[in-house]
Amino acid sequence: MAVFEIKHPLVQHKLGLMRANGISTKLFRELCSEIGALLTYEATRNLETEIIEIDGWQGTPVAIDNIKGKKMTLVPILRAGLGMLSGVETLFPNAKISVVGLYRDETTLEPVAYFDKVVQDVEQRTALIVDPMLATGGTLIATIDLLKSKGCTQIMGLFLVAAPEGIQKLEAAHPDVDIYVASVDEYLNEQGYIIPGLGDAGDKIFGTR
Ligand SMILES: O=P(O)(O)OC[C@H]1O[C@H](OP(=O)(O)OP(=O)(O)O)[C@H](O)[C@@H]1O
Ligand SMILES: O=c1cc[nH]c(=O)[nH]1
Ligand SMILES: [Mg+2]
Repeated sequence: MAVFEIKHPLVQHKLGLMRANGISTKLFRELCSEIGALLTYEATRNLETEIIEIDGWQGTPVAIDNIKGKKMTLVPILRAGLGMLSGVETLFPNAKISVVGLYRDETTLEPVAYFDKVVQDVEQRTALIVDPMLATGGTLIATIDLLKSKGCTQIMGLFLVAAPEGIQKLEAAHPDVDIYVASVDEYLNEQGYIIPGLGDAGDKIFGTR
Protein backbone atom coordinates (compact mmCIF):
# COMPACT_ATOMS: atom_id res chain seq x y z
CA MET A 1 0.00 0.00 0.00
CA ALA A 2 1.22 3.50 -0.79
CA VAL A 3 0.16 6.76 0.82
CA PHE A 4 0.74 9.73 -1.47
CA GLU A 5 0.68 12.98 0.49
CA ILE A 6 0.29 15.67 -2.14
CA LYS A 7 2.56 18.55 -1.21
CA HIS A 8 1.61 20.74 -4.17
CA PRO A 9 1.39 24.39 -2.98
CA LEU A 10 -2.17 24.81 -4.29
CA VAL A 11 -3.34 21.78 -2.32
CA GLN A 12 -1.54 22.85 0.85
CA HIS A 13 -2.74 26.46 0.61
CA LYS A 14 -6.36 25.45 0.09
CA LEU A 15 -6.24 22.85 2.87
CA GLY A 16 -4.78 25.46 5.23
CA LEU A 17 -7.73 27.77 4.54
CA MET A 18 -10.13 24.93 5.37
CA ARG A 19 -8.70 24.62 8.89
CA ALA A 20 -9.86 28.10 9.95
CA ASN A 21 -12.33 28.37 12.81
CA GLY A 22 -15.69 29.74 11.65
CA ILE A 23 -15.11 29.10 7.94
CA SER A 24 -18.31 29.61 5.91
CA THR A 25 -20.19 26.69 4.40
CA LYS A 26 -19.69 28.24 0.96
CA LEU A 27 -15.91 28.47 1.25
CA PHE A 28 -15.54 25.05 2.89
CA ARG A 29 -17.57 23.47 0.08
CA GLU A 30 -15.64 25.25 -2.66
CA LEU A 31 -12.25 24.28 -1.24
CA CYS A 32 -13.33 20.68 -0.69
CA SER A 33 -14.33 20.43 -4.32
CA GLU A 34 -11.20 22.16 -5.62
CA ILE A 35 -8.85 19.92 -3.62
CA GLY A 36 -10.92 16.95 -4.82
CA ALA A 37 -10.04 17.90 -8.40
CA LEU A 38 -6.36 18.45 -7.62
CA LEU A 39 -6.04 15.08 -5.84
CA THR A 40 -7.74 13.41 -8.82
CA TYR A 41 -5.18 14.96 -11.15
CA GLU A 42 -2.36 13.48 -9.04
CA ALA A 43 -4.01 10.10 -8.56
CA THR A 44 -4.52 9.60 -12.29
CA ARG A 45 -1.13 10.70 -13.55
CA ASN A 46 -0.06 7.11 -14.28
CA LEU A 47 -3.18 6.00 -16.15
CA GLU A 48 -2.06 4.12 -19.23
CA THR A 49 -2.77 5.67 -22.60
CA GLU A 50 -2.72 4.23 -26.09
CA ILE A 51 -2.42 5.88 -29.47
CA ILE A 52 -5.57 5.76 -31.56
CA GLU A 53 -6.33 7.28 -34.93
CA ILE A 54 -9.21 9.67 -35.49
CA ASP A 55 -10.25 11.98 -38.29
CA GLY A 56 -8.60 15.34 -37.65
CA TRP A 57 -9.97 18.78 -38.48
CA GLN A 58 -8.65 18.51 -42.06
CA GLY A 59 -10.48 15.21 -42.60
CA THR A 60 -7.20 13.27 -42.54
CA PRO A 61 -6.18 10.75 -39.86
CA VAL A 62 -4.44 12.06 -36.77
CA ALA A 63 -2.90 10.01 -33.93
CA ILE A 64 -4.07 10.94 -30.43
CA ASP A 65 -3.48 9.65 -26.89
CA ASN A 66 -6.49 7.93 -25.39
CA ILE A 67 -6.89 6.55 -21.84
CA LYS A 68 -6.60 2.81 -22.19
CA GLY A 69 -8.25 -0.22 -20.71
CA LYS A 70 -10.27 -0.22 -17.54
CA LYS A 71 -12.58 2.68 -16.91
CA MET A 72 -13.27 4.35 -13.60
CA THR A 73 -16.19 4.42 -11.25
CA LEU A 74 -16.23 7.24 -8.71
CA VAL A 75 -17.31 6.11 -5.23
CA PRO A 76 -18.38 9.02 -3.01
CA ILE A 77 -19.14 8.02 0.59
CA LEU A 78 -22.28 9.81 1.81
CA ARG A 79 -22.55 12.40 2.99
CA ALA A 80 -19.24 14.20 3.08
CA GLY A 81 -17.85 12.52 -0.04
CA LEU A 82 -20.35 14.51 -2.11
CA GLY A 83 -18.44 17.66 -1.20
CA MET A 84 -15.37 16.40 -3.03
CA LEU A 85 -17.27 14.64 -5.81
CA SER A 86 -18.20 17.88 -7.59
CA GLY A 87 -14.49 18.60 -8.13
CA VAL A 88 -13.55 15.03 -9.02
CA GLU A 89 -16.35 14.94 -11.60
CA THR A 90 -14.94 17.92 -13.45
CA LEU A 91 -12.04 15.69 -14.57
CA PHE A 92 -14.24 12.63 -15.24
CA PRO A 93 -17.48 14.12 -16.54
CA ASN A 94 -18.63 10.79 -18.00
CA ALA A 95 -17.61 8.54 -15.12
CA LYS A 96 -20.15 6.15 -13.70
CA ILE A 97 -20.81 6.91 -10.05
CA SER A 98 -21.25 4.26 -7.35
CA VAL A 99 -22.78 5.97 -4.32
CA VAL A 100 -22.35 4.32 -0.93
CA GLY A 101 -23.80 5.60 2.33
CA LEU A 102 -22.18 5.00 5.70
CA TYR A 103 -22.09 7.02 8.88
CA ARG A 104 -19.92 6.58 11.89
CA ASP A 105 -21.76 5.79 15.13
CA GLU A 106 -20.81 8.64 17.46
CA THR A 107 -20.38 6.40 20.52
CA THR A 108 -18.77 3.26 19.15
CA LEU A 109 -17.07 4.98 16.13
CA GLU A 110 -18.09 1.90 14.13
CA PRO A 111 -19.36 2.46 10.56
CA VAL A 112 -23.05 1.90 9.89
CA ALA A 113 -23.94 1.18 6.25
CA TYR A 114 -27.31 2.49 5.02
CA PHE A 115 -27.10 2.71 1.22
CA ASP A 116 -25.28 1.35 -1.78
CA LYS A 117 -25.81 1.69 -5.49
CA VAL A 118 -22.63 0.30 -7.00
CA VAL A 119 -22.42 0.13 -10.81
CA GLN A 120 -23.18 -3.32 -12.23
CA ASP A 121 -19.85 -3.83 -14.01
CA VAL A 122 -17.72 -2.69 -11.07
CA GLU A 123 -15.45 -5.72 -11.57
CA GLN A 124 -14.31 -4.17 -14.87
CA ARG A 125 -13.56 -0.75 -13.40
CA THR A 126 -11.08 1.03 -11.18
CA ALA A 127 -12.94 2.40 -8.16
CA LEU A 128 -11.91 5.83 -6.95
CA ILE A 129 -13.27 6.26 -3.42
CA VAL A 130 -13.89 9.86 -2.41
CA ASP A 131 -14.28 11.03 1.21
CA PRO A 132 -12.73 14.05 2.94
CA MET A 133 -11.84 12.19 6.15
CA LEU A 134 -10.00 8.94 6.95
CA ALA A 135 -10.12 8.79 10.74
CA THR A 136 -10.28 5.35 12.43
CA GLY A 137 -10.40 3.79 8.95
CA GLY A 138 -13.59 1.87 9.72
CA THR A 139 -15.72 3.58 7.06
CA LEU A 140 -13.10 3.14 4.36
CA ILE A 141 -12.44 -0.50 5.20
CA ALA A 142 -16.20 -1.28 5.13
CA THR A 143 -16.47 0.45 1.74
CA ILE A 144 -13.55 -1.51 0.30
CA ASP A 145 -15.02 -4.76 1.72
CA LEU A 146 -18.27 -3.94 -0.11
CA LEU A 147 -16.54 -3.15 -3.43
CA LYS A 148 -14.41 -6.29 -3.25
CA SER A 149 -17.49 -8.42 -2.43
CA LYS A 150 -18.94 -7.19 -5.74
CA GLY A 151 -15.80 -8.24 -7.65
CA CYS A 152 -13.90 -4.95 -7.82
CA THR A 153 -10.13 -5.53 -7.78
CA GLN A 154 -8.65 -2.10 -8.55
CA ILE A 155 -9.34 0.43 -5.79
CA MET A 156 -7.81 3.80 -4.88
CA GLY A 157 -8.92 6.44 -2.39
CA LEU A 158 -8.82 10.23 -2.20
CA PHE A 159 -9.00 12.03 1.16
CA LEU A 160 -8.36 15.55 2.35
CA VAL A 161 -7.06 14.53 5.76
CA ALA A 162 -6.02 11.13 7.12
CA ALA A 163 -5.05 10.03 10.64
CA PRO A 164 -2.01 7.75 11.12
CA GLU A 165 -4.21 5.35 13.13
CA GLY A 166 -6.60 4.89 10.20
CA ILE A 167 -3.80 4.46 7.69
CA GLN A 168 -2.29 1.70 9.82
CA LYS A 169 -5.64 -0.09 10.05
CA LEU A 170 -6.14 0.21 6.29
CA GLU A 171 -2.69 -1.19 5.58
CA ALA A 172 -3.50 -4.26 7.70
CA ALA A 173 -6.93 -4.83 6.10
CA HIS A 174 -6.34 -3.83 2.46
CA PRO A 175 -2.63 -3.52 1.62
CA ASP A 176 -3.46 -3.45 -2.12
CA VAL A 177 -5.25 -0.08 -1.93
CA ASP A 178 -3.28 3.14 -2.55
CA ILE A 179 -4.50 6.44 -1.14
CA TYR A 180 -3.92 10.08 -2.08
CA VAL A 181 -4.26 12.64 0.70
CA ALA A 182 -3.72 16.36 1.11
CA SER A 183 -2.38 15.75 4.62
CA VAL A 184 -1.54 13.00 7.06
CA ASP A 185 -2.37 14.76 10.31
CA GLU A 186 -1.11 14.09 13.82
CA TYR A 187 -3.54 11.84 15.72
CA LEU A 188 -7.14 10.97 16.63
CA ASN A 189 -8.58 12.45 19.80
CA GLU A 190 -10.79 10.53 22.25
CA GLN A 191 -13.94 11.42 20.29
CA GLY A 192 -12.37 10.07 17.09
CA TYR A 193 -11.73 13.49 15.54
CA ILE A 194 -8.58 14.02 13.51
CA ILE A 195 -6.22 16.56 15.10
CA PRO A 196 -5.57 19.21 13.88
CA GLY A 197 -8.05 18.08 11.19
CA LEU A 198 -11.05 19.97 9.89
CA GLY A 199 -13.73 19.20 12.48
CA ASP A 200 -16.86 17.46 11.22
CA ALA A 201 -16.48 17.68 7.46
CA GLY A 202 -20.03 16.48 6.67
CA ASP A 203 -21.60 19.09 8.94
CA LYS A 204 -19.43 21.83 7.44
CA ILE A 205 -20.22 20.86 3.84
CA PHE A 206 -23.96 20.59 4.45
CA GLY A 207 -24.27 23.45 6.94
CA THR A 208 -25.71 21.17 9.64
CA ARG A 209 -23.28 21.98 12.43
O1 LIG B 1 -12.50 6.68 9.43
P1 LIG B 1 -13.74 6.72 10.23
O2 LIG B 1 -13.46 6.76 11.71
O3 LIG B 1 -14.71 5.66 9.88
O4 LIG B 1 -14.42 8.12 9.98
C1 LIG B 1 -14.49 8.72 8.71
C2 LIG B 1 -15.90 8.94 8.30
O5 LIG B 1 -16.53 9.90 9.16
C3 LIG B 1 -17.10 10.94 8.38
O6 LIG B 1 -18.42 10.65 8.02
P2 LIG B 1 -19.63 10.76 9.06
O7 LIG B 1 -19.80 9.49 9.82
O8 LIG B 1 -19.47 11.99 9.88
O9 LIG B 1 -20.88 10.88 8.11
P3 LIG B 1 -21.37 12.13 7.24
O10 LIG B 1 -20.51 12.16 6.03
O11 LIG B 1 -22.77 11.79 6.96
O12 LIG B 1 -21.23 13.36 8.08
C4 LIG B 1 -16.20 10.99 7.18
O13 LIG B 1 -16.75 11.69 6.10
C5 LIG B 1 -15.92 9.55 6.89
O14 LIG B 1 -16.90 8.93 6.10
O1 LIG C 1 -12.15 14.46 12.31
C1 LIG C 1 -13.11 13.84 11.77
C2 LIG C 1 -13.24 12.45 11.89
C3 LIG C 1 -14.29 11.84 11.25
N1 LIG C 1 -15.16 12.57 10.54
C4 LIG C 1 -15.04 13.91 10.41
O2 LIG C 1 -15.85 14.56 9.73
N2 LIG C 1 -14.01 14.51 11.03
MG1 LIG D 1 -20.06 13.80 9.67
